[in-house]
Amino acid sequence: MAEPVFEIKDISYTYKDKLEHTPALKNINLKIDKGDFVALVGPNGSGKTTLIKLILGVLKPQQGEIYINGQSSRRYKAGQEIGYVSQKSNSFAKGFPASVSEVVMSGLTKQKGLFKRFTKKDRDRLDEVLGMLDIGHLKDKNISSLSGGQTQRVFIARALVNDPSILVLDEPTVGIDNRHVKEFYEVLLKLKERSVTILLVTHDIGVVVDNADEVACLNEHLHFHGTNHEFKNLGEAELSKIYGFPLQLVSHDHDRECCI
Ligand SMILES: Nc1ncnc2c1ncn2[C@@H]1O[C@H](COP(=O)(O)OP(=O)(O)OP(=O)(O)O)[C@@H](O)[C@H]1O
Repeated sequence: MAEPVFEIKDISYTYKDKLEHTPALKNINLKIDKGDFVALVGPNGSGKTTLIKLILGVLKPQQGEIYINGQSSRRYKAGQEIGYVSQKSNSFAKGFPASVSEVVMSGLTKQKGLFKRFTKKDRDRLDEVLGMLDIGHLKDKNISSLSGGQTQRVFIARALVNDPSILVLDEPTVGIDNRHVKEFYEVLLKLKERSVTILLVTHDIGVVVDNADEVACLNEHLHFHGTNHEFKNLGEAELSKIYGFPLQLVSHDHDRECCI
């Protein structure tokens, strides 16, 4: 039987300051089960990051509830079970005085506490995730000396190091070259085989269709949630309505890819 990991119930959120109110999400309902690989897509400013922040407890729902493994996000402490890669990992790393190993191992502190020594098992796990992301050769380099794509892979390794059962990824492959993007999706598919639940925010619709099981399309409202096959079969008119501007579908290798 399906085990719900995320239950998003009637969530609305508006950013409010003295001068203006910016509605970001309206009446969102979405359920993600254990082991699902769900891609969250939508145009810029459509509320994807806001939804991720609500799920992670960074923002509190103004209306509705989010349950994570049955517990309200208002009280949920993410702990080690959620690995998270933010959109801004790259900018955080600029000038940060730490080695690649130190940054990746910092992903273990939630599990071990700040002052515990790392064990051989931890160091073996470090080598394993560095290998998975093809950055073993960068282990002792300073994070600030890496390229944008290399830095992003370091933060993905950090999210994976404590073997999370849930992965939340906000545009993790921005700045990564095609070969490493392909390898990254291979890593995700291996994690999915181990029943890791994956929620991925991306603009890369072609890659999503090939890799995710389900696609959720957001533009303030949840306009669509279905399998990747159902998503592929959406017509141009429907996709253009979701995105708010014309989308053209182009054929590639007998399959359809979405090109904006
Ligand atoms: N801190 C904030 N204060 C005020 N408005 C905000 C804030 N963060 C986001 N917004 C607004 O909320 C809406 C949704 O933004 P959000 O970042 O969730 O979109 P997104 O789908 O993740 O966009 P992108 O694809 O560009 O990353 C936008 O209109 C944005 O301008």
